[in-house]
Amino acid sequence: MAQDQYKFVFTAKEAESEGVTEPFRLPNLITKAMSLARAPISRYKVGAVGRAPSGRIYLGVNVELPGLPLHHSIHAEQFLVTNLALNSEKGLHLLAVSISTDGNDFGAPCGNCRQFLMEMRNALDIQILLKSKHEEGSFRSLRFLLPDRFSPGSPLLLEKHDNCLTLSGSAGEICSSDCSHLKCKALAAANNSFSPYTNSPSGVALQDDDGKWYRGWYIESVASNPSLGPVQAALVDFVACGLGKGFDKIVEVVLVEKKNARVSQEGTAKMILDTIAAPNCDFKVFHCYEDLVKKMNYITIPEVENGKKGYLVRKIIRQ
Ligand SMILES: O=c1ccn([C@H]2C[C@H](O)[C@@H](CO)O2)c(=O)[nH]1
Ligand SMILES: [Zn+2]
Repeated sequence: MAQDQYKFVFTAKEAESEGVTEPFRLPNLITKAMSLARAPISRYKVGAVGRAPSGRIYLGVNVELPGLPLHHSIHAEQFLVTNLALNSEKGLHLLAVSISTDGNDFGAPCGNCRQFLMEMRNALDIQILLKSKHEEGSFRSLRFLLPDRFSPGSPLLLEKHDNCLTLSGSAGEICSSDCSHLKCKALAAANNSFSPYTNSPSGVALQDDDGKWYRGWYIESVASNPSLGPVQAALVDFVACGLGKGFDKIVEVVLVEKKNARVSQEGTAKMILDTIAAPNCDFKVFHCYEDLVKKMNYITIPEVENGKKGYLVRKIIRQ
């Protein structure tokens, strides 16, 4: 099928049929990944292939935004981690990142990406493939590749949580759970946002010219700059599920964030969309607030898994 060419998530079985039968075979998906990269500025396409604890294989690609400064780009590894988050994965075991244009060499992620990976539970145990042409290569842990690092706190990225946000004012009137409002999709995204350092969660929902929607949420890094904005996160969904569509097919966008947030995305989001989306793209911002009553329905339980401390957020069921 034509849409198989745009596949960013593979079940273990599907990956096997692509030749990814064991860790050293992750490179078998690299040319597929690299072909999906969008690098109109550097022309340097990067692919990343990763295996999650579920056994599924995820792809990541670099995405550069034409006309915008380089720091707005999405690195292939950031794309892959966001892809994990959008698919409710819990972590990452293995990673292979291309470092040559022929897809024969694999290396360590850049410093920013190594630090970004740190936000996940068990990040130090992620095994990263180092390999050049004609050799099998070897795996090195992130612990080895990032010896002196900033350590994140808790909760960690990919741990289930709910920011308990509700839309402010009349926008917050209750909708059915299967409503088609873009603002409700952006709110749901904001509720998944990972913003433990500034408590400024945000989410974005985009719609294309066929009425198909995509969403993503702001992901922070303890080291600040490796953080990924909510527009970029929604663009990951757009690239992963949009069957190769161009950003100029984005016709409607909603951002949800807190009013007077310590970190506001509005100005940056508008600037990015003014530059890359359809010329008449409709951009709306809805504010939200932390619903303390909703929050009281959750408790955070310290949890130990594989000897590592973490937190589990559970909903309290009241009779
Ligand atoms: O770890 C890295 C380093 C760079 N890039 C991308 C960013 C930019 O688009 C291009 C050139 O730096 O490569 C990645 O995807 N991952
Ligand atoms: Zn990087």
